[in-house]
Amino acid sequence: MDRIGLNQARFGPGFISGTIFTGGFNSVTRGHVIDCSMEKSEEQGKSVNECMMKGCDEKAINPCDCGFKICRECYLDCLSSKGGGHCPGCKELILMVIRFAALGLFLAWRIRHPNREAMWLWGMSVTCEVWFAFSWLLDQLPKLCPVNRITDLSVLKDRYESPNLRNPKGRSDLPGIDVFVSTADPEKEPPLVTANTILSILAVDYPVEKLACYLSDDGGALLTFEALAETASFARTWVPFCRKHSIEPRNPEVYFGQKKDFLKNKVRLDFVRERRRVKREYDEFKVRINSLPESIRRRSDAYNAHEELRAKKKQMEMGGNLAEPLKVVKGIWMSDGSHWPGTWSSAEPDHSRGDHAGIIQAMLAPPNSEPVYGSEADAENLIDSTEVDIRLPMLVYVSREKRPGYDHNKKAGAMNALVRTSAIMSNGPFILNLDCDHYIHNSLALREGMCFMLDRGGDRICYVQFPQRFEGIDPSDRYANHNTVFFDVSMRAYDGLQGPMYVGTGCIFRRIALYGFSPPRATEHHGWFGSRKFKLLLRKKAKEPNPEEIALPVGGYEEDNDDLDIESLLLPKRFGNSTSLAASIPVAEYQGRLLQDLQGKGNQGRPAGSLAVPREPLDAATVAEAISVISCFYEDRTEWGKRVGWIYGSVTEDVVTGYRMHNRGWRSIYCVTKKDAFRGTAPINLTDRLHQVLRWATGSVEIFFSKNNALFASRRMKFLQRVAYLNVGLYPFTSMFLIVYCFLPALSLFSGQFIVQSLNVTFLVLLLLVSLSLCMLALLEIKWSGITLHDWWRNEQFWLIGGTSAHPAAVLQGLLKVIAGVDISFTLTSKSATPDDAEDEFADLYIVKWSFLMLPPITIMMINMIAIAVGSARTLYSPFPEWSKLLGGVFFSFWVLCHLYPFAKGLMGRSGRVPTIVYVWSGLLSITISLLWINISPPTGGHQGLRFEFP
Ligand SMILES: O=c1ccn([C@@H]2O[C@H](COP(=O)(O)OP(=O)(O)O[C@H]3O[C@H](CO)[C@@H](O)[C@H](O)[C@H]3O)[C@@H](O)[C@H]2O)c(=O)[nH]1
Ligand SMILES: [Mn+2]
Repeated sequence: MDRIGLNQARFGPGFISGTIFTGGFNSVTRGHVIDCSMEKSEEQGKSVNECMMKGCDEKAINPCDCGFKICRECYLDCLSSKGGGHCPGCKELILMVIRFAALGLFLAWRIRHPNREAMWLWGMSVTCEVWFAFSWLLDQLPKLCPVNRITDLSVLKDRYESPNLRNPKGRSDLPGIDVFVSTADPEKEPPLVTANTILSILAVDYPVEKLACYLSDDGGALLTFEALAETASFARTWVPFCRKHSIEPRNPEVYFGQKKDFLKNKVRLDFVRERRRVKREYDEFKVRINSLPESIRRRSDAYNAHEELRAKKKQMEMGGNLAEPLKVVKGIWMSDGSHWPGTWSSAEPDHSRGDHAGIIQAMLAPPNSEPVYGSEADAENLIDSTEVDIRLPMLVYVSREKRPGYDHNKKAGAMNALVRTSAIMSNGPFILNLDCDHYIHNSLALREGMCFMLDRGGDRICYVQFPQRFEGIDPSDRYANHNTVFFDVSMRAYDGLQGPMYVGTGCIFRRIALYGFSPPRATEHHGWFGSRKFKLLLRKKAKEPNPEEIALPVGGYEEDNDDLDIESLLLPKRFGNSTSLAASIPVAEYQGRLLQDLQGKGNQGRPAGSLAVPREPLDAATVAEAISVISCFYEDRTEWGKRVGWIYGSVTEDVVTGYRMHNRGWRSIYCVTKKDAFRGTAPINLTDRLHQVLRWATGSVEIFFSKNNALFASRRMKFLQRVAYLNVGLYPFTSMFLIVYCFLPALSLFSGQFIVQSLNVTFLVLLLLVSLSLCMLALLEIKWSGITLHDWWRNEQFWLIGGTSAHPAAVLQGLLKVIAGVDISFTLTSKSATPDDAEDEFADLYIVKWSFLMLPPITIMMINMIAIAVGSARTLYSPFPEWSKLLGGVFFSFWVLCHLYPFAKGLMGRSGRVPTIVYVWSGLLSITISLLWINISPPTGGHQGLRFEFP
């Protein structure tokens, strides 16, 4: 039980036997066990840490990446030829083979039996099928060993927050975490949403003095700035209230909007009274936020009028011509009567979106290290906080400098600016990144993440990614916004390899991983040349110990051997040696401490990199330095975004950033908690959703093309992890084949042909086999991931909708970028605040905005509908009707149409119900067109029939 509440429970064989994700030894729980997988290992009479091989009672060391518990000796035995050449924990692979065989047989049959009557149809369909099989293979391969993890927060508490010899007072010894929130536009990202996110962070359950929250405002907007100031002030009420009454979630908008009984489990008598007061205070806070735009406008108007008057007066005094128009800039004014340094609505030079100074304001100063208790309720204090620690974490507003002619690299640039600023202001060894609309839903989320980071071997984890979960999605989830197949199937599968992708939000990073360091012991390469088998071979040959094992300092971080100048990243060179940094300590000393920390020395047994340089009171000099590193000039001269921090040059900086870390040999962790750790919003109307998918798909294409992130240049990435990324990269290309395939049933109906010459038994049996195995596989995925059939079906549907609209557009965009260098614009995904209309929570769902992306799916839909009509008419009129061919065609057309159903619904917008006249018209049109078709190209059978009758 020496592990920090970590538990790697593989899906046990008890779920469904004889399938891809089960079978074999699966209960490789490492350490503290909670779920049923533990019982399984107990049943087998093995203790948790014993080797799982029969007759062996050695201590298990998990030498294989699959996590199977086996001792070193047995493992090496298994790897040798007499042991079968592979680890017994990885044996699901055999099952996979059966499935491939079925698919292979089917394809082989299809290829060997061309439809000679319609070679074109056969050729097209077989090409598509081969590609689908390939992409299916790429999709399945990484799913060999999905992982589910469980943490035990009590162990974390025991280890880091209980009194012991080294820590007699039991003060929290948890490492510092800097939380980064990004916002870019107060119009599209309502300040109230951001404010609620910030409140959920300030109230999170983590040692206050170890926490710092940074808001990056790429809009440089006074509105955001003032909203944050209001938030800081409301936090003085909200945070103690949350702490005192264990409020969940700690986002006031969500908390007060909950429909469930808020008295459940509440025992304190003052709760009801205090809740009422805080609710009232929150309502007032909301109104204040809502009134901010107007108050800023009025204030600015007043100041501007005043300025104008003064200028007029001056003009008169100087004896100027009064008729001459005066040039007075219309500025934006702060409440203290000074100009706002950020952007103005008049967009003057030095005050526009792409042209303004850097701004930093610590809205809440760093707290004391000792708890501070509040006082009884009075006029100022809404709640009695005598027993509550009322300190608040540091809160900082940051708007990085922007100047024309500099690429600001969107979100990635903003995040890197925060990495540098925070290094100077708080330097937390861990960083949590959240989008402005993703709040902390589970106040223990940070602790969950720390369980992994501080666990044994945790020093090789670059980030812990939590799933994206959403609120405000329509109940039927029409456009698969929940994306459960990705977040509950794929991501867990990747966790069984080298780790999940970074998806942009809800992710805790290790700071030094962002700095471009490689993980400790990184020289253990993956792949064949890094495999134990190969090393063993080498050792046998050389008859000497493996030099790698001796040379590697355990616990130290190796600087990436690219020509990376790590000092220039940590500190701007021009500060020289005299300036103080981070903690009013000399730079040399700071660097010394940091390096010691990185090498795992001098931090009292804690994992390397977990220690922050102690934070001292924030002074003006520190903030001034923090400002200098968010200058775009500074950005321009350093290597940020090329190899460290958030990577630039992609619309999905997140995937690329995670990719680079995996590439260096880091591992990432996927942490799905019972109670969602974070929650956010997603666009629920068709157009916005398609555009969001377009962005993701474009990112995928970029991954595939960009030579900077070349997929096969990876040095330390595992093979299957590479396959996983490759799969993401190839995904949009599959759409090309998908579009063709969606037209095939229509073409087949029009021409009266089918993809096979005749529906013979072999074909049907093989088809049945393939579809059955696909269904089984889908059901299995559903079973082990816990998603519903509905989720899965929605995902299928949206896969086709996105695959025929956004994905091909992304391929085009990607090609344009690669070939012609046309840059891709990053459009902010729109976020709706609380619904305006309480009656109609999902009003957004019915907004229809025309987009070119909709053209292909509409065409596919129309053509298939017409084709069904034409095909039916042709068969009906034919003297030798080929019913089986019609049935085949209609079935596949119908399959396509079913997938497009949500799309069709989305196009209809609000009305939802289609007027009957539409049916009448489409019926009429279809019949006319089919009749026309039959007249133009009469069915061959019909011709012959006619000739026979009238010779
Ligand atoms: O110039 C910019 C543009 C965006 N953002 C922020 O980036 C975040 C994500 O943007 P959004 O438009 O909401 O993107 P989504 O499509 O919702 O985002 C998903 O996909 C993106 C690209 O893969 C990731 O960056 C996001 O974190 C992830 O949630 C928001 O907080 C923005 O404020 C900036 O800070 N500066
Ligand atoms: Mn978003």
